[in-house]
Amino acid sequence: MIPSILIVEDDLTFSTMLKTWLGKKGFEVETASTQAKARKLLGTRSFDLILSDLRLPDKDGMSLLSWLREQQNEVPFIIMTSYAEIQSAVRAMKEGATDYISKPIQPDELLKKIKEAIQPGPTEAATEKKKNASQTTHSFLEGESEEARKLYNYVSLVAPTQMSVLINGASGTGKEYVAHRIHQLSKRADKPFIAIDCGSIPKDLAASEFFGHVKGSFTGALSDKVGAFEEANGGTLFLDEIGNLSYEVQVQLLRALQERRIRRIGSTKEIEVDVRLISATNENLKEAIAKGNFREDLYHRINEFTLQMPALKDRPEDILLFANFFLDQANRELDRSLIGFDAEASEALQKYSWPGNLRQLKNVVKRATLLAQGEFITAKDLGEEIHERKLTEDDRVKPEESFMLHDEETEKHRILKALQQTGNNKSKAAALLGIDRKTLYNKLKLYQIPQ
Ligand SMILES: Nc1ncnc2c1ncn2[C@@H]1O[C@H](COP(=O)(O)OP(=O)(O)OP(=O)(O)O)[C@@H](O)[C@H]1O
Repeated sequence: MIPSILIVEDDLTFSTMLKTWLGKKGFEVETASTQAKARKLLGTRSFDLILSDLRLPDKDGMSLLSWLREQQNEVPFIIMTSYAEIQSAVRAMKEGATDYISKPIQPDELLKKIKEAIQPGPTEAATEKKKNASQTTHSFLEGESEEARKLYNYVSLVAPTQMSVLINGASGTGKEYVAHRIHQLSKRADKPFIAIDCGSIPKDLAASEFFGHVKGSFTGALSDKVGAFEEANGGTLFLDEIGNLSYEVQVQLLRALQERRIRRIGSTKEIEVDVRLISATNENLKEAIAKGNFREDLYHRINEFTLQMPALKDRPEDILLFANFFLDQANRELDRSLIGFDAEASEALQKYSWPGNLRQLKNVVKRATLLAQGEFITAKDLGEEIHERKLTEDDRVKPEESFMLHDEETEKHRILKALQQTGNNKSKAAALLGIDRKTLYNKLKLYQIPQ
């Protein structure tokens, strides 16, 4: 029997898209744009599942749910919601919704949830599998700030191309996530995505990690090894912390990228590879080039397009969205059902400067989820560290790394501003910018600022 689904959604473009997609997946689908229409339809026939938006033009999805449950109708009910409304979704679960899914909808996740809702009572093995799957899937949130909008606009433009992308940003801003996103949105999505952390591989083993080796080619090469280039063939190779590669490996990497061929260490056989490269760094590679630590030719090869990751404090509108998103994840992982953050906790989250960015926020939320005694996370649950004062415009002296992470225009502007503020005193300007004098002089040269 073909399972039937009723979509209750007032965004007609979206519901038509969902209807078509679910139709292709083998479901029989009806749509209703208001709660009243849904009720009318439900009066004439039954469905195997209802997929309802939380917000509807007449009454919300919650009241449709209560109406059904009042009539002893236990049809599986999945609520669709945005992250801003996640607390209502959790409440809906308490009132008998089977599950909820956040917008933007990830098709695979939706399909999984529909299947689970329609076939209740999974075996233990299936539950275990589901747990593992949810741990490995990359659930993703873009954010709604202007910074996020700009970033993902660039991501969607560059993803379908073959361009190599350099992602610049401080630790924990989500560089690897964005790299993965680019891969997912590219034509290579069904091919491998191989990530290598160049910061953590020992210098001597880097070449073997990239290109592989044959048994016996050096002490310790106990068996043949396939390198990352071969593994990523047809797909995407992500090199994190690329600034950490030794000069020697940089040369080898450049050659492999130019020739699109590699040789395993100890082998004479050349292997053709088709790999798209995405790299990430939290260093200023231009400075590394100036110091002779990074090859300029490699820089241009890996940097056909640059993406600048915003620091979390520069996208304050996204803090609570991510906090709720991470709470949702932590609830699932820790098997808890906290509803959200109380007013004081929400304020503390927004005031904090988040030097460790999204990774730190995720950790703080997870810890708080574990510790919380009530239904809401309180400011106390968030821990001591986040109760510091938020940086203000007056905190002009920033640590070096935050200075380095801005794009060239911003960097140049800040240098000029610092010089102006200090009456062109280089030492004071350098201190104000959080860099040493020598670096400042290099930058003056780089940006051709008259001294
Ligand atoms: N857009 C996102 N949606 C959901 N979670 C995210 C997103 N971006 C980052 N995260 C979370 O934040 C954590 C840190 O992200 P990621 O590892 O991509 O940062 P990074 O900038 O590569 O850090 P590092 O420079 O330290 O390697 C991830 O484990 C992930 O859980």
